[in-house]
Amino acid sequence: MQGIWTTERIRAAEDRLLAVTPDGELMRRAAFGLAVHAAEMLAEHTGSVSGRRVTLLVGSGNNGGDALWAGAFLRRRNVAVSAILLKPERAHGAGLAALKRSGGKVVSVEDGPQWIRRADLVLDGIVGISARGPLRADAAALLEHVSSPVLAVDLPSGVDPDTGAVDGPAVVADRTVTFGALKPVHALAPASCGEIALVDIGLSLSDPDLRRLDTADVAAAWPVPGPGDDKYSQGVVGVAAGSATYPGAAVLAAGAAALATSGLVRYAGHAADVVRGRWPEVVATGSVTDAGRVQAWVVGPGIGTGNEGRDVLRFVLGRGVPVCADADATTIIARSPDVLDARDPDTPLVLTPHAGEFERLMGSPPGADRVAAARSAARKYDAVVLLKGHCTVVAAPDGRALVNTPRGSWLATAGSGDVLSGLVGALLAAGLDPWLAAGAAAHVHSLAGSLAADGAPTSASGILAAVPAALRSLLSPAS
Ligand SMILES: NC(=O)C1=CN([C@@H]2O[C@H](COP(=O)(O)OP(=O)(O)OC[C@H]3O[C@@H](n4cnc5c(N)ncnc54)[C@H](O)[C@@H]3O)[C@@H](O)[C@H]2O)[C@@H](O)CC1
Ligand SMILES: [K+]
Repeated sequence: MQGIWTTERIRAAEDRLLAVTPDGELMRRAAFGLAVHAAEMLAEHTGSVSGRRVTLLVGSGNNGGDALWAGAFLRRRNVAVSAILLKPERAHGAGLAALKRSGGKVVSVEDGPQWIRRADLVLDGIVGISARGPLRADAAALLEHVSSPVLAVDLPSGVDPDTGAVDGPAVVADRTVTFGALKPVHALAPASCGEIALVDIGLSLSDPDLRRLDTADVAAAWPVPGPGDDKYSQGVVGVAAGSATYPGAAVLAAGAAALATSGLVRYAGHAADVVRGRWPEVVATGSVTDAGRVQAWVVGPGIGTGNEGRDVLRFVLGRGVPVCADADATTIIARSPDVLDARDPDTPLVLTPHAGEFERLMGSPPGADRVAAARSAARKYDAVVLLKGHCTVVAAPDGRALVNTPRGSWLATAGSGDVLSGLVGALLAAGLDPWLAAGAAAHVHSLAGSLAADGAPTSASGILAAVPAALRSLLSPAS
């Protein structure tokens, strides 16, 4: 699992390290790594390093210092470096002196545009982890002249370091080189960061504030049958979804559950005939009351928000098995919280709201800090909350939180959430910890989405059809 730390924790770790490190050493380590990446980008985009032009956008803090020192290192490789100082009187003293010594040029903000337009690469050293709010007007105006690739120092300036929120002018980088550890911005604002590289400066951090599952974590968690397994030992999942008029949600959720693991899938609802026709392996009945025993329920997609939907939700919440409540089920819970009285104590619950459903559940939209929002909903409902959005956030009532960073935005298509809930249900039935189940399902869902899309729009059926390929790439990467 990749660890992610808030800027407050990073700053504390930096202070501990600074106290035992010679003056300026950490910044030089950071800047050297930065210069290596800058040279790599120059070579990639222009075919050479020597003789190329790099322009530095330099703010008033240490982030600007990193950029200035990196400029001095790039001079050693015969790169023409120009630095635009946004606040000349507050520019990092040692960094500026090093750049000047190395033969780098300092240019005024007024002359900046022509140097930016001429650059083969622009380094964004405007603000780093102490940034607050969007870019100010002077920096925003300069960015309009950028046409070359951009390398962000530590993080793209203008993007909130702790939430990834963008609410005004901000840098969009091709690559972000960060130091010591990942910060929330790197997981929550992938479109602003571009490719992310981590340079080790010797920070020592444990107990991350936020996590990101990597491929190996998901592969290790995913249930793989052994010789002694049968369809029951793999976990039986019940799917209560869809209606006679809208059978699609049932077909997608039951299908995802069937493809996720080799356990058995039971379906209960008015779309039984359609589900059986599409997925003959699913045991389908008309009602949850005669569905038989399951180890987890997925409930909600397409069940409606009326009395019948409420009864279905109440029934499954009282079975003493984990429940993934999605779509209409979240709306029912928001409107009639008393349905949760039917929940057996200690029954794990996973809620999977999108922003609108979140607002119904919590009375206000998720806001800029989506991790904090998911955590507070998780506490309120004593449930794992999977908050959908470009980046999916999964929070547990005990405070654990993870982010799934997508590859592209192809998952935002009708029915995509039904596929996700089926995957979550299958993993709950297999006995995974609900937080991990939700995170692993989100990971495979976005992987299937990018495989299905492959650079063009796809559909929920396409995402569903790509689930086996996604799992194959995780579980048997060599084949
Ligand atoms: N402390 C350390 O040991 C290290 C720090 N490093 C660098 O230092 C950075 C943090 O440096 P600082 O704490 O000096 O602060 P920053 O460089 O993040 O910038 C803070 C400065 O920018 C101004 N500012 C804040 N928001 C702004 C906005 N929206 N527009 C314009 N100006 C704004 C503030 O007035 C302040 O002067 C890190 O991101 C990293 O790049 C690295 O060199 C690694 C070592
Ligand atoms: K920056």
